[in-house]
Formats: sequence, structure tokens, C-alpha cells
Amino acid sequence: MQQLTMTRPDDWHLHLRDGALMQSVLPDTARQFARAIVMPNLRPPVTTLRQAMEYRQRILAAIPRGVSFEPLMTLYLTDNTSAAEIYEAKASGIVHAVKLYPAGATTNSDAGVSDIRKTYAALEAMQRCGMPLLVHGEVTDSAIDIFDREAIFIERVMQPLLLDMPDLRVVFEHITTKEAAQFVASAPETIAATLTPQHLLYNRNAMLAGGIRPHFYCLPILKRETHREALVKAAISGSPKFFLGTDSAPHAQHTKENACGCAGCYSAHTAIELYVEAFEAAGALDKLEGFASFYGADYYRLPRNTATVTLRREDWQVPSSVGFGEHQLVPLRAGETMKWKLNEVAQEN
Ligand SMILES: NC(=O)N[C@@H](CC(=O)O)C(=O)O
Ligand SMILES: [Zn+2]
Ligand SMILES: [Zn+2]
Repeated sequence: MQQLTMTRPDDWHLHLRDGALMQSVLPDTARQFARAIVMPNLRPPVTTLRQAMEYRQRILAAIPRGVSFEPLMTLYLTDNTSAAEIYEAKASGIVHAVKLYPAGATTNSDAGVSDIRKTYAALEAMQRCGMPLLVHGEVTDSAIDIFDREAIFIERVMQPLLLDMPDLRVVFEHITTKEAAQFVASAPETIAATLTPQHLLYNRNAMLAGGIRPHFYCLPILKRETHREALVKAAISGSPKFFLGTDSAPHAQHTKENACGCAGCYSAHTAIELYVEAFEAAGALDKLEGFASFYGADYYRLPRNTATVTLRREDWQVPSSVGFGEHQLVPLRAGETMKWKLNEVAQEN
């Protein structure tokens, strides 16, 4: 196959940052994706409808001319999020989900939730109005090995939560283990998951064998090959529970190439092409459109896109870095060759 045309995809998990940094990375996403769920882990975090509306305006102002792109906003759940804030956010039509970061689990999560029971008023409101909860699913207990933090989170947090809130709609974000894939597959239809390109394409050897490669360091951390295989199986299963979420998470080069490097892979530059490679390697290109363009929209109860994108089989070289405000950013696959290239977006008919 030399060419692939499909419905324009959406990105259901994206970090855009803010200000000049956001202005540098937004065009990469807007060129490919019609919509994206924009993560709220700014400093300070986006915890109120008012902050989400202001952040949305800053994003809209930065969209390149002639490009159609819709940011779908989220709120950052804290121990103090009120039911009233949830109902107002829902009524606004611009907030599409609320994000749970266990305090200290990942980048800019110190304002996150210390004990999930403190958020039950907000979660009950979400359950009542059908607002999805997006979860960074890792325990923060320092006694738990970093490679086990997602699997343990299922037992300690996810299962009790779903017993207490059986109608809550939950997206288990950026899953990285066979345990999480199995949990989501066998859970009720209210439970879904996003999958990143790095977790479909790489195992932890990419990060640790033959030298330490900080640009593969993200959270949840890359796991061993058996887990990658289980994630690919879930992605190509045709189940509407699994959909595309890049978790593209830009950090300046000097903060990643550092004695204590930041967590996050910048995949937006080559996002859709990376997923094409992953699905082609699994012999499942026919399953890509559902995963990338249909199931997320269905889950979020939004219309599917009508525009199409066309990719061609064509070698191209990813730059060794791209501008990031006044800094540089190293994209996933920097300096390497991509096998597919997004050529055009045909506007809505
Ligand atoms: N994925 C990451 O490694 N980092 C994300 C936060 C997150 O999604 O956990 C970031 O904001 O940098
Ligand atoms: Zn996360
Ligand atoms: Zn993320």
C-alpha cells in the first residue's frame, strides 16, 4: 500500500503548555488532528471553568490561519473541586472531562489529589452529569517499584473507585501494561483507555539499552516487551474502548538531557505517522481509522469528523530539534527516518 486516506483523527490526550511554548507546539497538532483533549497540568493548574475558558481563548488565538482545530478543555481535579464547579463546567459545553492526577505522580501534579475520597462530591456530580474522569493511573507510594505502579493502581484505586461510583465514566489514560489492557477490556462500557505511540512502538530497551536515552523517558514509564505486545493487541482489537491519545508532552531539551530529567515524550511532530507505523507493523492498518478517528469521538459523545487526511509512503527525516519558545525541543524519532508522511487534509464536505 502506497497511500492511505482516512477520516481526520483526534488526539484524546495532549499537553499544549501555555504562552510561547504553546504557540511553538500547537501547529504540529492542529495540522493533523481536528480536535484534542487538552490536559490541565499548567502551573498553576486549570482548576476552574473560568481558567479553562481563558486558556481556551489563548489556544484559539494561536491556531495558524487556515487550519481548523478545536481544543476540548479539561479541569484539574483537586481535593477542593466542588460539585457546583462540575455542573457549571458541564453546562458550559467547553469542558469535556476532569483529570485526576495522584499528587506527585507526574509532571506538574503537586496540586493533585491526596486521597481520592476527598473528591467524592465532585465525582458524584460527574457521575450524575456524565462528565468523564481521566486518570493518570499510577500509585505514588515510594515503596512500590516504578514498573509496578500502574498495575498496583488498578487494585488499590481503580477497582474500589468503580465499586463506589459504578456509573462514573472513566478513561484510563496512557495505559502501559497488560494488566491495564485486560482490566479495561473486561470492565463495563463506561471504562475506556488511551494509548500513546511510544507505548505501542517501544519497550524499555529503547530507553535503557546501550546508553540512557532521556527522550524516551515518560510516565508511566516504558515497560517490557510483553506489555507492549498486549497494548498493540488492544489497539488493533477493534474494541471501541481503546483510542488514540498521544500524551505528547513537550519539555525543553536541556530539562530532559539533565541529571534529573523531566518525564514526557514530544510526539506531536510525527504523531499520526507513528501510529500508522505501529498499526502497519501489526498488519492491522484496516483497524487504524476506528482507533484514531471514531471511537474517541463516540466515547466523548461528539460527532465524528467529516474531513479526511491522506498519508503517503515516503521517507522523510525528522529534525534533530525544533524551536520551543526560546528553547529547543527534541521530538520522538529526532534525526531518524519516518516511513509515512501526512500529505493533505481535505476540508469538510
Ligand atoms: N506523560 C508524561 O511523562 N508527562 C506529562 C504528564 C503526564 O501525562 O503524566 C507532562 O505533562 O509532561
Ligand atoms: Zn499522565
Ligand atoms: Zn499526559
